[in-house]
Amino acid sequence: MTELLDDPQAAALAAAEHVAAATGVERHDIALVLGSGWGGAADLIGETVAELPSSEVPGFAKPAVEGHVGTLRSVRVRGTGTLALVLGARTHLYEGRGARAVVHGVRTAAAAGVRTVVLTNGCGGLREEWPAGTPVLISDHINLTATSPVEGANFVDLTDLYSARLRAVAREIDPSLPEGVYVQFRGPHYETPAEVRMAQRLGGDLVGMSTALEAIAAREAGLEVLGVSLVTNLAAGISATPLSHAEVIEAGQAAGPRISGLLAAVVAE
Ligand SMILES: Nc1nc2[nH]c(I)nc2c(=O)[nH]1
Repeated sequence: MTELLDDPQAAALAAAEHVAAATGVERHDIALVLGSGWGGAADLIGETVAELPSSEVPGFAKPAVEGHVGTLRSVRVRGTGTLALVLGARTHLYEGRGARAVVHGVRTAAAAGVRTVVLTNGCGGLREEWPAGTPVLISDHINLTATSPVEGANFVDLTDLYSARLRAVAREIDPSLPEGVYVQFRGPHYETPAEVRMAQRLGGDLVGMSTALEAIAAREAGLEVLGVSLVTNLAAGISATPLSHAEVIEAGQAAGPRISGLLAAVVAE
């Protein structure tokens, strides 16, 4: 059986056409990929024009967990005429559907006309001075997945992948924002303390299981990229007293207004 994603560009076009028809929005200006802890942002950035279950959109996965229906939202950004496509359904590499599925959302957004994508995630922190709840601008990434969404002899340049211009815009909004290097592991298991020490020695500041491959696909599509992580826990071995799950959840929720306000301001720029 031919899988829609056997032709990634055709799949992105089909998905974008479905989104345009279902939302009534012919062309979107910016895309937001919401990672864990960022869910409330879509409500804060403006008025939802339309919302559709991602499982209805060509190429998007059926909900991985029963009841966790991912959605795509078209949002008119408060104070501007900007139309944001908010992707609330992310496929992770550890789901085994391959890199094409992981970056389908970004490719759909590019086919829908966006010029900018904001990639957000929840991640592990490698610095004691960045406790759970700290938002961090991604300055660069280290891709430890041993894979790429780019196929064929397409030698995509990745210098300034995480736009210095957009990071400056974010820092105007919140000057206290730190910056860091994000290391993508395949997952779904967390790192061992030895792997965390390796990531530190490699120059990493954050560890996660998303974002890097999406950023590469966004650059391949010619989009400008801003990446923002929310430290949700200190990575294995960093803190002698690991946070309880309840503390991690609480810290992530406490950061909600700050990070959602940041996103709202960035997309309104
Ligand atoms: N790889 C990795 N991904 C994560 N996502 C979250 I939330 N916390 C972590 C973490 O500690 N390591």
